[in-house]
Amino acid sequence: MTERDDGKPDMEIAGPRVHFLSYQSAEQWAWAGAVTLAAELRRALEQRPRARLLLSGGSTPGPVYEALSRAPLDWHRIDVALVDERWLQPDDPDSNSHLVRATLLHDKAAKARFETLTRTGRSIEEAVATANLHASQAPDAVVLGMGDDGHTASLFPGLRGLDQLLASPNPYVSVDAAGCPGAGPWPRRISLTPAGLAPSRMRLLLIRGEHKRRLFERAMDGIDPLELPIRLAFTTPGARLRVHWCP
Ligand SMILES: O=C(O)[C@H](O)[C@@H](O)[C@H](O)[C@H](O)COP(=O)(O)O
Repeated sequence: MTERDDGKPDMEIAGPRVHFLSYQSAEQWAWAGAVTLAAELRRALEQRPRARLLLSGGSTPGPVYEALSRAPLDWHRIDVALVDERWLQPDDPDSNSHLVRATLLHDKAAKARFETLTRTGRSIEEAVATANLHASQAPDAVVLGMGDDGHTASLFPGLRGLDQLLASPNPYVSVDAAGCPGAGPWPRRISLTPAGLAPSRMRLLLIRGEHKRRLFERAMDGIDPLELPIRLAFTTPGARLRVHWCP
């Protein structure tokens, strides 16, 4: 990471559940996201032997992960894991683990330990059980995304059994999102739940574009995560949600 600008937002609104920060350019947005995560990880490493970072996939967060890969941190003491994953092989170019490998796990961050959610020869039930074991260590930071339909992690509006998944005591669940357009061609997934998000010391939502800004504002006008699952990011008890937005 090199010093390019001060990473200051051009506008911010700090409420009790959400701290919304708006950046003018994609470059400032990426830089600010990386600085925020690096600061949280540094703080965690000062207090504990290892730090834990959970990451989302999708098309949005790559530039933040690229910037973070250059952060001077004790990466060999950092565990990187996923918020959610499509039921694909971990090296599939459409998997979230492929995105994390390609954008974060090089440069300084190459020394991090990476836990994929899928592994060749493992059933989805075994994969979820392993994820739930690893989740006994509370995350220091969770990076969330939001789809155009208001989903977060792999919890989609209209998902069959969504109410039970939202109430699950387990940090990870398997998901069958057949019939949910937001899941694209990957209906089988593993997802973090509110129970998995709650213990995180920090939550960061990365979004871009006018549509997502308006959608997030609409989400903040209500509290029902069945209608817009992104609401779980600020209705789940625990850390205040930090949102970084740019056009
Ligand atoms: O596997 C996934 O699909 C992601 O982890 C997902 O939860 C993502 O964060 C949102 O879909 C936003 O995706 P975009 O950034 O592409 O809109």
